[in-house]
Amino acid sequence: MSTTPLLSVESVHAHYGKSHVLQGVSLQVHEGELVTLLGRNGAGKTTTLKTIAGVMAPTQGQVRFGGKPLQRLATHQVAQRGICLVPEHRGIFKLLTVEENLLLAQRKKSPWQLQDVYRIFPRLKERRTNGGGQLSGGEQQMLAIGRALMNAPRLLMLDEPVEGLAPVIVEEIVAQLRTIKAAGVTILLVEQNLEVCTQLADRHYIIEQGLVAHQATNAEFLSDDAVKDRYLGVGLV
Ligand SMILES: Nc1ncnc2c1ncn2[C@@H]1O[C@H](COP(=O)(O)OP(=O)(O)OP(=O)(O)O)[C@@H](O)[C@H]1O
Repeated sequence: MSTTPLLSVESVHAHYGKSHVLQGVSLQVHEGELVTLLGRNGAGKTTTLKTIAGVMAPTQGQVRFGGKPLQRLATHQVAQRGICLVPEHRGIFKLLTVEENLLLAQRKKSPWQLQDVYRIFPRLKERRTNGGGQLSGGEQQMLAIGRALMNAPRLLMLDEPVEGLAPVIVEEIVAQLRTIKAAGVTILLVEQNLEVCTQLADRHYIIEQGLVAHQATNAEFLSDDAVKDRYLGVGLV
């Protein structure tokens, strides 16, 4: 693991109007890691991802990527540096086919070509001529992740990728994320499904009221029921 983190969020504050939502979030993600942001509804997880992606500007603090500040970069410039956010609403083009959706996201120098994405997501290959709007929720999520890969991410950020999906599809997506991680993509994951998080993650940050309240390795987190009860209101996973 290199000493300079790939991503470093440093005392970041963010506001929606007068509402002070992030109150000094700090976290680091190293190359090759899968790190989760956990926390109750409204804690500030999505806002943290949006601030990293340049969708929202921090009102204080800064985000560094590969050691360089991202401040004042537009969303597309942040994406060009290799940060890809797959938002909760997935943002796929419903009137385009699966293949058109993927090709539209293709960066020339991406190590991820169509066939690589189809290898990880065979369902997308089967459905390649179907419109984005004809896909099931799980297939749409796979397409959203596949599109992000075509964009050559150094950091892939996923906002609740398995929310509302059937358990069998959740298992499929967990296996696919494991493959993507094994291919060397660094992942920052926001997810309420703790079983999914603990199957995949190296480390966890727990966000509470716009601040990191706790951080733990996956092994520490799994053995700490008090933390799960206190910050997440759940028992054993
Ligand atoms: N567009 C917005 N305008 C105003 N307030 C917002 C907006 N989006 C989020 N908020 C508020 O900011 C706070 C943090 O929201 P955020 O979406 O980051 O939380 P979260 O931890 O991702 O929770 P959830 O799982 O519910 O999405 C919440 O109080 C939320 O109501």
